[in-house]
Amino acid sequence: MTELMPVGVLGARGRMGAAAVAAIRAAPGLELVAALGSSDPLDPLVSAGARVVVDLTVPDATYDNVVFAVRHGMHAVVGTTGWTPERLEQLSAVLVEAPGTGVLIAPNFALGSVLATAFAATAARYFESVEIVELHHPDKIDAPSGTAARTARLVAAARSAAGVPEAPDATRDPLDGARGATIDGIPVHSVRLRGLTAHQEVLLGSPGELLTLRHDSFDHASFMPGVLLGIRSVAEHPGLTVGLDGYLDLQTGAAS
Ligand SMILES: NC(=O)C1=CN([C@@H]2O[C@H](COP(=O)(O)OP(=O)(O)OC[C@H]3O[C@@H](n4cnc5c(N)ncnc54)[C@H](OP(=O)(O)O)[C@@H]3O)[C@@H](O)[C@H]2O)C=CC1
Ligand SMILES: O=C(O)C1=N[C@H](C(=O)O)C[C@H](O)C1
Repeated sequence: MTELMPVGVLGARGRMGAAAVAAIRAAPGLELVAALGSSDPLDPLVSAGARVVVDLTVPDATYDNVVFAVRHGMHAVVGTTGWTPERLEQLSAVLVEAPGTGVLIAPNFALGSVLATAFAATAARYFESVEIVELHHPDKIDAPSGTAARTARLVAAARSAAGVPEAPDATRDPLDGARGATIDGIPVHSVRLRGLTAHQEVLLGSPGELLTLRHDSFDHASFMPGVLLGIRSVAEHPGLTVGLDGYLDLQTGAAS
């Protein structure tokens, strides 16, 4: 008989956590052994023998949760936002002490979003201007979204590597916030609106043309195939992987 993969979920009563719990319960080969909330200690992950921990909590808690998992020999699949470059560096140092353990930090588990971000990074060098608009439900506590932050960083890195000059902007003395937040020089605008789930547009402009790369998640179901792929693949990817694209061959669409 094939052994089931024991999985624990943190943030199990949240929007993403509840969807992940249901998806794991329904997934062949996986067994949900712990489903914990904000007031629970983390020890049940260890006593239940979780091999993979899925973190879907809040930016303030996720680092400590992941370090707990890594120090107890568990792999981690993380959808929670708030991972700054400094935090990622700290986590990499922790992982050096745990060779063989894998952590996936996935700002977005939806395949369409992963592709849209990759397309944006490819297109970024060819346009004079790039701005990002992310739109979410109003219960989201962080802004800008983790997806927008990662998209901005990848777009900025691609433009810098290609020697693209700064985008033109003649604005003088804007009202605070009018031009959005700036991540690595890329303006990011956040909309919070009842009725929305998770949406992003990358606007790329050059004289006489506009390329819009838009992705919409209408339902948390959009994230579940990526969560399950992460759980099934994380043990084969020791160390830190940022972005689900690290587990995908985007040329052929195959999982690596
Ligand atoms: N990567 C992706 O594809 C996606 C990522 N996200 C991200 O996932 C995270 C969760 O989103 P969402 O489910 O909408 O949020 P919710 O607010 O619905 O859920 C968050 C959960 O985190 C738990 N929590 C709160 N504080 C703590 C704490 N200090 N320690 C441990 N757990 C805590 C809460 O548990 P309790 O209910 O027990 O108090 C709550 O259920 C966010 O960062 C969001 O941006 C969201 C969607 C997709
Ligand atoms: O909070 C959400 O809902 C989402 N959070 C992630 C993010 O901040 O990028 C992923 C997705 O946008 C939904």
